[in-house]
Amino acid sequence: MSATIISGKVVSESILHSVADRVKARQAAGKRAPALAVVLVGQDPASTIYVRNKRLKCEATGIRSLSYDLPETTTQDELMALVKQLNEDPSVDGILVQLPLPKHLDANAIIEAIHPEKDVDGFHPYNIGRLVLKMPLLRPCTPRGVMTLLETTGVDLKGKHAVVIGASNIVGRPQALELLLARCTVTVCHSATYDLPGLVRQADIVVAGVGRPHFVKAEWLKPGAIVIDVGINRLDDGKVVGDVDFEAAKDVAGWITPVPGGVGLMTVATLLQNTADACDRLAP
Ligand SMILES: Nc1nc(=O)c2c([nH]1)NC[C@@H]1CN(c3ccc(C(=O)N[C@@H](CCC(=O)O)C(=O)O)cc3)C=[N+]21
Ligand SMILES: [Mg+2]
Repeated sequence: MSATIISGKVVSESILHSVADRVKARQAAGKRAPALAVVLVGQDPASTIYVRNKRLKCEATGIRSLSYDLPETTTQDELMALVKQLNEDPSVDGILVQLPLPKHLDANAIIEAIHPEKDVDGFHPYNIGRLVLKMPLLRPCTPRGVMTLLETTGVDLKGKHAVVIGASNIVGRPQALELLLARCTVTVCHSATYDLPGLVRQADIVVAGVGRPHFVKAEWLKPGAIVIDVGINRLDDGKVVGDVDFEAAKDVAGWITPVPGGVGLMTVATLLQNTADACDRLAP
């Protein structure tokens, strides 16, 4: 048996189309287009590529993108001043500060300074708290994108055992909250977990976000499981692979996402969806 491949390309393009339609509908009603400020500090090569993708997808959907490319030497006060200026600018709906920030900057303080209604990454403690309390406002892009992918399988998530591997602030933790909101039974695993293979074997849904190539083995999977790979690992030969041993896992799983072409594309599409949502609230 071979798994159904869940295409992040197909699903993300349909999300981008619906965002573009929402932008057109706003404009047809005489309203302004949504605007997203994308802030990049320094020139980390991966961040530069991701930020360029975000700006290109803005253009493709009619969202106005405002680019702030700051030098590596930017101080905390300078970055805080920019965030404050964007918070107060009524023509800006979303603020994204690309992570990781250079080491001398305090990312948590920057995230907390972003107006929660403009926090299109969904990283602000206010937005995480809303998700905890079952009243989500802006939801973290990667976990929200994963839920959109899960919906496309047509599988009823209620009561399913979801095992999340990784407990980071941007993937594992909010992913567990999203799955709980969808009425899954959720197990969160991390580097101190005993018997990870034994836990993964019980999973109807596996979401892997650990950042280690081929970490999740085919032998760990329950036949027919839905396998979502959030990992993006660049190998020495330049090849990009996920956290799951895809080639072997695809013969055991019921559904599986590829890397590239899976969750990463959903992260960007969901960011624009969040920006359109923020705009509808801030400038109805
Ligand atoms: N404030 C902030 N928000 C983020 O959402 C954020 C961030 N910082 N820092 C870095 C991570 C990573 N991230 C990705 C975005 C797109 C792809 C993507 O487009 N991936 C493609 C290409 C993969 C490749 O070839 O590198 C794919 O999976 O097919 C991946 C990863 C957003 N992040
Ligand atoms: Mg991907």
